[in-house]
Amino acid sequence: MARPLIQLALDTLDIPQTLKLASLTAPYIDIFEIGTPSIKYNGIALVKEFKKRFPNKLLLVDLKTMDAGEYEATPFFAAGADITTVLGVAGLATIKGVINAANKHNAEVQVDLINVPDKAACARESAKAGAQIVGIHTGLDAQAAGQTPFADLQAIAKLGLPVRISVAGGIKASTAQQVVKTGANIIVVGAAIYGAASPADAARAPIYEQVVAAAA
Ligand SMILES: O=C([C@H](O)CO)[C@H](O)[C@H](O)COP(=O)(O)O
Repeated sequence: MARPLIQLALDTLDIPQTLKLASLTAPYIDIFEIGTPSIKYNGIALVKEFKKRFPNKLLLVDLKTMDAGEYEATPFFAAGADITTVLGVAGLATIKGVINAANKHNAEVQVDLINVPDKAACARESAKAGAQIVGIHTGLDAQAAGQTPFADLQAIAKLGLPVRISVAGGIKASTAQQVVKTGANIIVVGAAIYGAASPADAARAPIYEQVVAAAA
């Protein structure tokens, strides 16, 4: 099995702290994600800074686009984003707009299934429209209410769609192997790394090593 990619969700607002976290964890991370709170707070300059400092890493900008897909996503792809996210609940016109923007920049689109009522239908339509990734995502507020992404991951993985599957929502060391075995291609980890006493140790031993072991 090809090793799934590990994505670090950087949801902190402070730029020096965000860049420090990225540097500390870089050896164990494939995709840096500029999280939604951070991109709203810090803007496109941070995309340019990441591309300059980490030219060999993939960069996902978690725009969670809800409307004006092509118009909103275009400058972020132009600034160096390899992937941006669009909400599944935004509907197909917006999703297709972001796909158009990505295609013009040789980049990729992740459709985030957060709060989508019929996730299988949305995943199918997104794949058909040309999205490369669908995101199974239990957001921070839903996590606080006790929800997890595992059942949704299992249901979408079973569909066998021609898209990569990303999973996010409180993934940690004890669940990393489970999500890999269920079929996730991209494992997103935020708080379990950036909230750890040693983010580098948390990224390496519990996450990276678990993902490598599960994929072996
Ligand atoms: O996308 C996210 C959330 O909506 C806030 O932007 C998080 O980055 C994602 O849930 C991963 O973070 P953890 O759940 O803390 O692992």
